[in-house]
Amino acid sequence: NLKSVTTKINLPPGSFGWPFLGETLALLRANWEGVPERFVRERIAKHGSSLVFKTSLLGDRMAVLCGPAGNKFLFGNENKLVAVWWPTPVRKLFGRCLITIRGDEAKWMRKMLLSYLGPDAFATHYAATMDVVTRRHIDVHWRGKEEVKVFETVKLYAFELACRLFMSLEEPDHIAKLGSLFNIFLKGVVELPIEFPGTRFFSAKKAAAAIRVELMMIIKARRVELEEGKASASQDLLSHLLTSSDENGRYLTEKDIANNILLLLFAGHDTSTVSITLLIKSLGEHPDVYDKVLKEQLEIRKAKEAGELLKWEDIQKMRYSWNVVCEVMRVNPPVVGAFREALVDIEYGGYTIPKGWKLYWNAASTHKDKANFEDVTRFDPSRFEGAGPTPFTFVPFGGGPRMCLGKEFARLEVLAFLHNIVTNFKWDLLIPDEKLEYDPMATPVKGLPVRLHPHRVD
Ligand code: HEM
Repeated sequence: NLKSVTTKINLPPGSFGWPFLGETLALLRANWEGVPERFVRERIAKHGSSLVFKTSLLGDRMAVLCGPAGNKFLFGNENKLVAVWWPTPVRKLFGRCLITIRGDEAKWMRKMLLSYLGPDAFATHYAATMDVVTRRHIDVHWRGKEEVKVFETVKLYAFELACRLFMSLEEPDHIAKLGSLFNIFLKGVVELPIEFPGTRFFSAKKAAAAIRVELMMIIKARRVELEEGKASASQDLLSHLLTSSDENGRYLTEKDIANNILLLLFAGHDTSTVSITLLIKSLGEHPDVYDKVLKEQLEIRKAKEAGELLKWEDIQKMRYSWNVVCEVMRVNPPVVGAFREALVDIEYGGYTIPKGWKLYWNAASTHKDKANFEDVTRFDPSRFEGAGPTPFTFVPFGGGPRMCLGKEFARLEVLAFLHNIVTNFKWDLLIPDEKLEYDPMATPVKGLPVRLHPHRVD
């Protein structure tokens, strides 16, 4: 007499799709075709729940929480019901750093990093450095050129800028060497973690090891320079982390610093490359918006001495320009979404999400839902005026305790670039309506070639 006890769990509606692959291909296909919101939208329509559905992605059972309510729930329950989670290749490649640890230790590490990158610290000190690097980049890579491929050029800029602000690297060969290792590394982050010679993941792991060796050498040399008074404690992120402790006198270890710099270089350079590239695309498509941005930037420029660098106060004045950037990120969020793990059985929307399941929130579907934005397909920066969108409908940087750590860095970087590019050039898009694909981030398929028309404004 076998007694079987079956407890019926009321799982969210939805389908696990194929064995192992689950519905991964449907998600990837929507991204490749440039409509990342389609995956969520189709399943909401099919399963009849606009709050949550189940699926299986990347080999894991997953609940997708939809819309502002889902975003609010996930952002508000970090370390209580859910915790940040990244797919296996990410965890394997990064080692111990902010995104692979949780709880109090993660809170501590985030605080240490925010003492450099946080809104109070960063913008007030580093606007001028951003401006210097941006001007140099434009002089070398844009001025005197008739045509530029925006994506690859801006990618150089974002990497150079991060290398300068994190580690004071300036030497082009050194940056290029690190950059080429980094490109191999990036290709393995969104792959299956198969450790076999020849796979992208295998090469990425080797590249990560080589980058770590390089970073450790830079860190050790810097420690000596600091001791000998040849480097300053505030010159960049690296000096800051080596010389700052918490209130109990605890410092990040050298290995922690190396892993977190690797993370920041990763998290911070493709995201801003994509944002700037799409901004240039949108301004090319909307000359009226370009004119208004130029007007705002010229007012800022004219209030300054010739050659004077941007300051924090100037960045604060770029109100309309920032609304334009926000609208660009609304229409094409650079990060489509991110994951969490259920720490306990979760009751949500009348369903149970079992402990251990992964959860997914998705910016693209929230940003493109007509329930959240009036005239949702229209490019309209004015929707960010006044009180702006309702809470949790506009989430390009996520939210809650895991909100993007580099938001301030990104804001400054994009605006410093915008200031310098519009005050020097107008441009035409050489491929009108160039298609975007998400792999995993929005990229124009031909790299956004533009024709430049320089203008003098001072
Ligand atoms: C426009 C550019 C950017 C966008 C749209 C963006 C977006 C995001 C999003 C959506 C998340 C949250 C993921 C989650 O919910 O788990 C995130 C996390 C993060 N971002 Fe950004 N990001 C940008 C630029 C940057 C930059 C420039 C840096 C570094 C300087 C950076 C560093 C990070 C880090 C370290 C995290 C992880 C935070 C944590 O787990 O505590 N990001 N970013």
